[in-house]
Amino acid sequence: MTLIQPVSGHVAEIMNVVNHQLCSQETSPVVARSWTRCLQDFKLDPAQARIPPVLTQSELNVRRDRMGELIACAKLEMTTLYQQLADPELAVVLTDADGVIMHMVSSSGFAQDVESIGFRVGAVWSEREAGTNGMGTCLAEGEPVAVRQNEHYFAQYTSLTCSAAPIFDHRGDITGVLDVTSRSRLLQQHSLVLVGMSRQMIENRLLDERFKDAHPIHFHTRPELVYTLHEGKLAVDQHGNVLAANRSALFQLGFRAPQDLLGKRVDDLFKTSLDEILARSARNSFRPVPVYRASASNRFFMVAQHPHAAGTPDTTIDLSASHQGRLRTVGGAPLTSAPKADAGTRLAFGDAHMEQQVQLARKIIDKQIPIMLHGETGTGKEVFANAIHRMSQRSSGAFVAVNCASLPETLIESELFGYRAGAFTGAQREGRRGKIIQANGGTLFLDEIGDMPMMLQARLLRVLEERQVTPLGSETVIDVDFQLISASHRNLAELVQSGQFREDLYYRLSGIELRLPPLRQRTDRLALMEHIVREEARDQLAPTFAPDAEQALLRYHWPGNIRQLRHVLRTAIALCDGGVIPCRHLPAEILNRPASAPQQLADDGLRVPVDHPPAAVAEEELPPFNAIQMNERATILGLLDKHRWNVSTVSRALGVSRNTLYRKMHRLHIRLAQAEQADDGAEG
Ligand SMILES: Nc1ncnc2c1ncn2[C@@H]1O[C@H](COP(=O)(O)OP(=O)(O)OP(=O)(O)O)[C@@H](O)[C@H]1O
Repeated sequence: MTLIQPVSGHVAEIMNVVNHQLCSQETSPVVARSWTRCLQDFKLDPAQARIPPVLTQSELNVRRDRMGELIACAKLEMTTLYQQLADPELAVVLTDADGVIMHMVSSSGFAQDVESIGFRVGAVWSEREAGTNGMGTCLAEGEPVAVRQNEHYFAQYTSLTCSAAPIFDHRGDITGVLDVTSRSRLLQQHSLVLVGMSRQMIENRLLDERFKDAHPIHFHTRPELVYTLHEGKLAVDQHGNVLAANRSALFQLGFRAPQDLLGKRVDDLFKTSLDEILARSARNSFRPVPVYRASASNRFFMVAQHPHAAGTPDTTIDLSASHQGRLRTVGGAPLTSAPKADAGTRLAFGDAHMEQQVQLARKIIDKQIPIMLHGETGTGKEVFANAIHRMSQRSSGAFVAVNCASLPETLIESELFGYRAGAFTGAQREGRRGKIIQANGGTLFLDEIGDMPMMLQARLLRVLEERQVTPLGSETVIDVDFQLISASHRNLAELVQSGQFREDLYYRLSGIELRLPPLRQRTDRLALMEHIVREEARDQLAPTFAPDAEQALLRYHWPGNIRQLRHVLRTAIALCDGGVIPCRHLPAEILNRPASAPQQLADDGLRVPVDHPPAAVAEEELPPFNAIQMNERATILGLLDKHRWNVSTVSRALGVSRNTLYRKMHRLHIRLAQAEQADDGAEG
């Protein structure tokens, strides 16, 4: 029997483990296998300091071109991950399948620090070149790994801790590695979980990108998990053959490898066909519908959509009423429109001006052009912005809306730009990331931009020009990439004239200006009303209008626009017992109006004159008021409008004190500030 003398020190420990299988309790099997490969297969001398080779710029460019799709899909996730980890002493890294670092997100301090040990873009971090390390060992093992300090093979890396996960393509081949390398030993468990989630996002994005011409199918056994990171995802051709699947899909359907699932037909897998799921999904406004597994009784919740690729005639979203949501026949197969936008989002119903705005929006989507929406309150600016987002290529990113008017000046800054990373923990930290960073990869909607304080206008301009944001109190610069849509019901050109709005920002924001007409000027009012009645009636049979009620609704001038219309209709539907909405369920003001307000369009057909005091209602969606409250609200709004927002006159008309009226308005979410302005003006 040979007596093995254990020796101490990092090199000795490796020798003990590899040559004598003397593993200490702390040495994981993954690390032991890696050390064995390094010593025995790659003949690396652990005592010999070694810096990984770095590719030349042209070699790197060739690889970057090859990996363009993966890098594009990964970049946003990497920035988000970096934000979540909130530690300046770490780097988020993407390598290719050979362990070459392709992209890295870190503070400049940390990047400089680790460059001296060969940790930089272009360096080869395979096990063969760099010994045991997160990226290389992850590639060798084909699984997520954590490599803590002393587990590194070479002593010069033992100050680092890595958490790495392989990124698989739809064939199940490793296409790269996502890694977090830090100085903190403690971070690794937390970061390994986050790395795993981020790589799943990247894999899903990659699948979407590669199969954008295919029908995406989203499913899960739990309906609330459809459209989340955990959903199963299939890409299916027009005949219903599976072209690709994510890992969750494989797992949920009980397949081990992609090859076992690819080529199978939807109707082999489920008790339904692709066409049937498409039609049911569209009917259900693209909310998940139940579907059963063909061979078993497992139930899934599923949504199937038409391909996301823009520009193909049978896949583009038509947000005008003439096509939306109806069945069309293209090449003999029945197809539904509106694959990405919620079928409930219909912006135009035949009004020429509104149709024109929708067409313009469609033309410039995904062209990196900032969009400025004009329109009175309640004309649907946010709904419009959201629809643009959902039909854009950024639809898988977030739609982040910020109302600059409803935030105190001091809060806008932190709300938009966020606080220094690391200053907060857990959910709080998430909440302070700043809306701009949250919108990364998606759309930022800045409502009431005219109310943005001057000081912040300068900061916003810088973000838009540099496409970078620096959270408050931080020196870390974060790349951001989002579609900007802003909106205002104030005349920005006038604000520029009076020096309240920066001219350069104004031009920066208004790549294209779209004007949403007030409801009273829309020629498609009836179709819009019927649409809202259908939406409000939900699953019940939608009532129709009695002829005199319809006339009254069409005559009214709607100072609160579509928002006011929706509330009036919601109340009327709640009050009506049968299938018809009679006049008596409409607010008095609507019935009393003798004729519609004057209408005027400027020569270009785009300008929308405001012929009434602005903003009749609060900006946020109203709480669920009961029918009596809604009626009370509509009555007060009507009177306010009739008396040009003179609160004193309205309080006299109602026989209550001004204070009582103010309290009621507050309770019913009728915005005080605007009422007061108008009131003060009227009373001198
Ligand atoms: N196309 C539409 N179809 C159905 N309802 C709509 C549509 N557009 C707007 N609405 C209704 O009107 C409400 C107000 O819309 P939105 O908030 O987009 O208006 P806005 O112009 O942004 O208002 P504000 O200027 O006050 O912020 C929505 O919550 C929705 O109920």
